[in-house]
Amino acid sequence: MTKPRVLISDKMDPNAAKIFEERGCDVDVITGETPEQLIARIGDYDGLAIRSSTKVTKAILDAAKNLKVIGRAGIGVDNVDIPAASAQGVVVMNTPFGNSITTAEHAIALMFALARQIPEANAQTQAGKWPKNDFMGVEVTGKTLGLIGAGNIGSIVASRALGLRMKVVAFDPFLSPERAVELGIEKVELDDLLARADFITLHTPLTDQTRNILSAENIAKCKKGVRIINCARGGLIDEAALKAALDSGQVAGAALDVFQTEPAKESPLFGTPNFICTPHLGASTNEAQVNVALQVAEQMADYLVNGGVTNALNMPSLSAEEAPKLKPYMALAEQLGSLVGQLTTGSIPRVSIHAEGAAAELNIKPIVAAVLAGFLRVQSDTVNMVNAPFIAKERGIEVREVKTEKAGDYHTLIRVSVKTDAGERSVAGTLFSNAEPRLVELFGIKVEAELAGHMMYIVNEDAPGFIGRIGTLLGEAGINIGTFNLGRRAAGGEAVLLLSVDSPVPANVIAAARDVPGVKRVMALAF
Ligand SMILES: NC(=O)c1ccc[n+]([C@@H]2O[C@H](COP(=O)([O-])OP(=O)(O)OC[C@H]3O[C@@H](n4cnc5c(N)ncnc54)[C@H](O)[C@@H]3O)[C@@H](O)[C@H]2O)c1
Ligand SMILES: O=C(O)[C@H](O)COP(=O)(O)O
Repeated sequence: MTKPRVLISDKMDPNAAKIFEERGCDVDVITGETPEQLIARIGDYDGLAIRSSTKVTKAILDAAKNLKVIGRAGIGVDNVDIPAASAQGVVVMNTPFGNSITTAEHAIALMFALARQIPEANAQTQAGKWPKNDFMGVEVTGKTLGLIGAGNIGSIVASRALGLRMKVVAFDPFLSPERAVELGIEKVELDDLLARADFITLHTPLTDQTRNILSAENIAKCKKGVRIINCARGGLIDEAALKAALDSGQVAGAALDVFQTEPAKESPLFGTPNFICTPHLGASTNEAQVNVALQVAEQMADYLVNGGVTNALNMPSLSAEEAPKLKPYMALAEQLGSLVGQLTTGSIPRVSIHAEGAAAELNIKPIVAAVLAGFLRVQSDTVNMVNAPFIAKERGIEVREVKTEKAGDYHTLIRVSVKTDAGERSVAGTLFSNAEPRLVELFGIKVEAELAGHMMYIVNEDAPGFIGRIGTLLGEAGINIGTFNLGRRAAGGEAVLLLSVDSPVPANVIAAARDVPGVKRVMALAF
């Protein structure tokens, strides 16, 4: 049997290559290539091991005719086109915990560097200036640290900050009150955090909800003299607004490990007093790099040699016999979970998954995991079908499974219900021709819709002329409608509209749709 071939295309600890060889793979380490060089080479490989430098675009995937798995030695997979990989049947794996401690330590290091202006004091001392009177710092003891994002890394930062006798407040809509108590931190709303924090540190993925979470407007709401640290993702802070706030003194100091555009070889922030930065070094310790290199090589080799799946972001863990039957259910379950996740906010204490009719005869565990992965992925890009049930448990989400063998209106049905502050909300879907997922009920309203690509969700009062107005609005914005699905409680009552569109709906179009008479709620959805 020919051995699987793996390409390591980013700088990685040598243990990765060693593990691949020990586990029966041939491995090449070729780093720093251009996209064109990678496109020319990738067709020869079954596995691609990367960090954040290699951008795995659709063009690279199109050329990757033999590729079966991409392994990210690290956490963020925003450099991989996951929908394109999934469409091609390429499994994408990451190592969600291997560099968390190291990154949390980097955030704490940057906090101290800011508090005592260590980089500038070092530079001036070594330049022979002995500037003893120019660097008055601040203590961190007794100060308030505002965490935006309290997941794996945020929680570790919190524990270290508490050890430093700081008070920690956290904004994370998906943090359960119980988990906050367990961490010894106070869960707060974003405005409260901005008003109270002496230091703010960011630890969320970059999503539509977190992009520019520190915007000009939000920076203006901060305590004057706040110090800001970002070791998560560039794009969470509006860099132009940060520059202006550093210049005005609204922000006393900022430390960035990550930038909107990387590599960041130039930036208006460079040279600004009280601004310090590192070149995306959050994960760069010997310990973290050994962890992620060993883990990624073990996971990828296991998949290539034995078919085992661990920490995959786009695939459930399944046995070879169950897989074909369960596959369409997994897709349906993930879509329903994602829909509920996108349409509900706040902490969710309970998610119930109900399998009815033919679905009740199947192994419900992978279906439940797929629902949870879809639901939680809205909050974090490190969630997959393997770790979703554990993350749900850690977040204090009770997961209920119910089976009803007798079929109702549909021969097979999956229903996902979540308990929210506003009560129980549920969506349901079936499989057409035993293979094609369809949403058939949305918060008590009967619909019939495919959940795919970019969509727009509108709740409105059922009234003549409404659909025409929405169609005109999208048409004038140059947005092409693919499918149009309607449902209503009763004539003249509450109605829902689910549109699939050929391109993402920009925020200004969403805002304009909210102003259409009769509209109660509008959201852009993505599947
Ligand atoms: N600088 C580096 O080298 C480096 C290293 C590792 C990870 N990272 C990045 O750090 C980030 C955090 O990683 P992690 O492992 O802690 O991820 P995680 O998934 O464990 O935690 C992310 C947290 O963000 C929260 N969140 C999601 N949406 C939010 C929102 N709108 N507002 C507030 N909170 C929200 C989630 O509920 C979750 O608790 C990721 O972006 C990751 O890519 C950077
Ligand atoms: O998401 C991650 O794991 C970090 O951003 C680390 O990225 P790196 O592997 O390129 O250092």
